[in-house]
Amino acid sequence: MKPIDFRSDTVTKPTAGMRRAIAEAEVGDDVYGEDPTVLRLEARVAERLGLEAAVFVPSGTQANQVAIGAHCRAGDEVLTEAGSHILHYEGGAVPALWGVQPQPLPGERGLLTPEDVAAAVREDNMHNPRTRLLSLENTHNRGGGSVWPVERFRAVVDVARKAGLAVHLDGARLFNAEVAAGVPASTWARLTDTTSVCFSKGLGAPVGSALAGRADLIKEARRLRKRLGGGMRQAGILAAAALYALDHHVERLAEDHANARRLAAALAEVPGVKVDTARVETNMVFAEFDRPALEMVTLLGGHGVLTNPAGGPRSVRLVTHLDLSAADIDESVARIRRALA
Ligand SMILES: Cc1ncc(COP(=O)(O)O)c(CN[C@H](C(=O)O)[C@H](C)O)c1O
Repeated sequence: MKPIDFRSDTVTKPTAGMRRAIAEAEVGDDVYGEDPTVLRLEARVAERLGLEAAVFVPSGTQANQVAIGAHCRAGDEVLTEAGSHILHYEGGAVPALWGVQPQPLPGERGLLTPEDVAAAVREDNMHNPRTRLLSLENTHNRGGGSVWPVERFRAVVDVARKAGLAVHLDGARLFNAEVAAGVPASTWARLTDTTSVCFSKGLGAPVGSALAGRADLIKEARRLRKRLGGGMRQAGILAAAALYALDHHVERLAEDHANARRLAAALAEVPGVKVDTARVETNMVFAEFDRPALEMVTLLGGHGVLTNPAGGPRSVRLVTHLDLSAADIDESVARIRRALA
């Protein structure tokens, strides 16, 4: 039985069209700034996000980390929502790489309030770490793929600016937010100092992310990328896939969102499964079971449905993506019914 893979939208494989773009890519040595396809992608991302410059990086983790390294010095503090990716899934990189203290803030589905941000900013006193950066995430992974309402995002950024903080946006799934909210990704990005985007998730590229932002910050981020061994050579073969994804795979994210709603509605009818269908905003479904999450992941895996724990004790995450069809959704629900029978 061919497994149906909901573990993440990172599992997608390049389409035939994307493979042709990869094969035909014009390349050069990107460390020397001579790869024309990488240069084209970086210019395209900066323009698409309404920011001055961009740098192509191997992963979303590296995009976040070189941003934090560019913004902060050792002893600084970065404010971030308590379920953020930079806290839970980047190998402790924030303190390990930069000597920066992450300060988790309480959020609701990953979203913060201006009041909570204002209350977390430290006074300038030598006993205190220096609060330097606010790091946001849109869509928010542990928040269930939630989308930041633009006005709330603006209000939170305004408070950070008034407190003299820099603002980074982890936009790994920013194009999902764009399609779900019906506003351009630049609506959020242009309010920030740096914004990352991933091509290797819902957009279906095999590798790669980009960090966009103020030119001075991107220059520093490029240096830090090199320090981390992220300087790439003929990376145009990867950048070509990312450009193809920007041209052909953004609008279709609406299909992934529709498939997530289809999955949530069907799962809500399965005895023993609880799903808050109203909270499915993009390509993620969080299903609650009456057994521990890891036990459920194993059980469902044995029935050909691959998932991941979502963070809560009984919560399992199912992510829809380019390589899953509506028929796969229906078949997966039938398999889950059998697994729970
Ligand atoms: C919001 C956000 N920011 C950054 C990243 C890191 O991207 P990569 O380093 O995996 O390219 C991810 C990947 N998320 C992955 C997933 O969701 O399956 C895992 C958890 O790392 C992410 O969800």
